[in-house]
Amino acid sequence: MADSARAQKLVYLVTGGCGFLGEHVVRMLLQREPRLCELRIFDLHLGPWLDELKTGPVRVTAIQGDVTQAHEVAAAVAGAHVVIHTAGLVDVFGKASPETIHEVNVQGTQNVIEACVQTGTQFLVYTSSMEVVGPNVKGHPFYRGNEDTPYEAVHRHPYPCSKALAERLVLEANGRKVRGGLPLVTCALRPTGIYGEGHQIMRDFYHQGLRLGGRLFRAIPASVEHGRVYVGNVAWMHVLVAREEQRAALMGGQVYFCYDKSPYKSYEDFNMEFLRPCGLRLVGTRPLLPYWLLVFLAALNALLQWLLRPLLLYAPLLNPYTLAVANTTFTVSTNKAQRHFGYEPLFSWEDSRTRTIRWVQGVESSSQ
Ligand SMILES: NC(=O)c1ccc[n+]([C@@H]2O[C@H](COP(=O)([O-])OP(=O)(O)OC[C@H]3O[C@@H](n4cnc5c(N)ncnc54)[C@H](O)[C@@H]3O)[C@@H](O)[C@H]2O)c1
Ligand SMILES: CC(C)CCC[C@@H](C)[C@H]1CC[C@H]2[C@@H]3[C@H](O)C=C4C[C@@H](O)CC[C@]4(C)[C@H]3CC[C@]12C
Repeated sequence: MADSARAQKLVYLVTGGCGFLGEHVVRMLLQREPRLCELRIFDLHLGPWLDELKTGPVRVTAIQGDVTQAHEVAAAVAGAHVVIHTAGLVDVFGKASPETIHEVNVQGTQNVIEACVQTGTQFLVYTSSMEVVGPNVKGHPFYRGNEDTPYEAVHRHPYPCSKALAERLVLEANGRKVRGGLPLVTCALRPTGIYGEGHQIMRDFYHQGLRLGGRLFRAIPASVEHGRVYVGNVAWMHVLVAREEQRAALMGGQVYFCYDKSPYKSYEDFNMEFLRPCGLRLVGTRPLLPYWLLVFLAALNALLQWLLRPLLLYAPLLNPYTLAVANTTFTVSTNKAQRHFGYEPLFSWEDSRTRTIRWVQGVESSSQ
């Protein structure tokens, strides 16, 4: 890199910067992007922790805004060199309507792209998802596959449909001329199931285990592998790809799975890596309920959700979609990010595990 480029002062915008992943991206940028001079954090809901960031050498600008509002997005993007677009509605439980999910995830992403084009921002990193690929509606396993592994990506659920559409928009926008005439460079990162400090579903499982007297009951066979990746490594991958796409054209229009050294395990066995040291145990070496009964309960939950909708929001963890995802092998094994932009996980598995356990233990003490 030329010295002039290294000295260049950059403005980054992180949409969804107050979410689970977004907060880690924000903190990672502040720690690991030496060329950063201003960090804009755009989110529907701003967190109180932002105040502590405002005392450092980098100018931190918190922007309360909605990605579905094109003018709010354009105002936030104007003058930024790089946009990391993590904002999204992550809902597989039926809390939001399919229309709202589409509006936030697809229209919101279109607004970000148009804002880059109109205001002259040249670099865009999009947080996609493994769900853009699968598991598909047929429940086909994806066993330690990579970005080029053939797989029939067919979805019906609004969340994966929206992520797939948004990812396509981002990739198709690569090469569009932005204001000033330079080409837009875009890429998409596809995390598998993210875990780590701030993971709401882990917190929910932990509390459920406490309510059940320190036990969780196995529902899914241990042989079903589910891909997981530590949030700090996902954040690091975002920071690195954003930095490196400014140097090389190779990443433009590319997709990358997010990966690290987290072990291949079933969803429940993986969670127990953190919950066991916090005093919970997983009962059963095999699922305690037959699969047909789980299918029935999931369908019953879906029916109850629909019936109760006029009165209250009933959104349990188990529904036909979450059951299918949890019960279908989907794991990745790839080194594409290493080959294209030199990514190596920043956190070892042991470190990721220790950090997550400490966080769960903190959840425990803060809720006592
Ligand atoms: N959590 C996972 O396991 C996982 C896995 C793969 C991909 N992803 C993707 O990563 C991204 C972040 O997910 P997360 O788990 O941190 O979710 P999250 O819900 O914790 O964070 C999303 C953030 O986006 C913000 N947001 C939502 N709607 C918005 C809007 N209309 N305008 C502005 N901001 C809005 C939310 O306030 C929130 O802070 C999402 O795009 C998601 O699809 C998550
Ligand atoms: C059958 C029950 C006992 C267990 C239910 C677990 C279920 C809630 C979990 C299992 C797998 C989880 C998803 C997976 O880790 C990956 C993603 C991708 C990401 O883009 C959004 C979150 C999501 C869908 C996880 C949601 C929770 C799931 C379905």
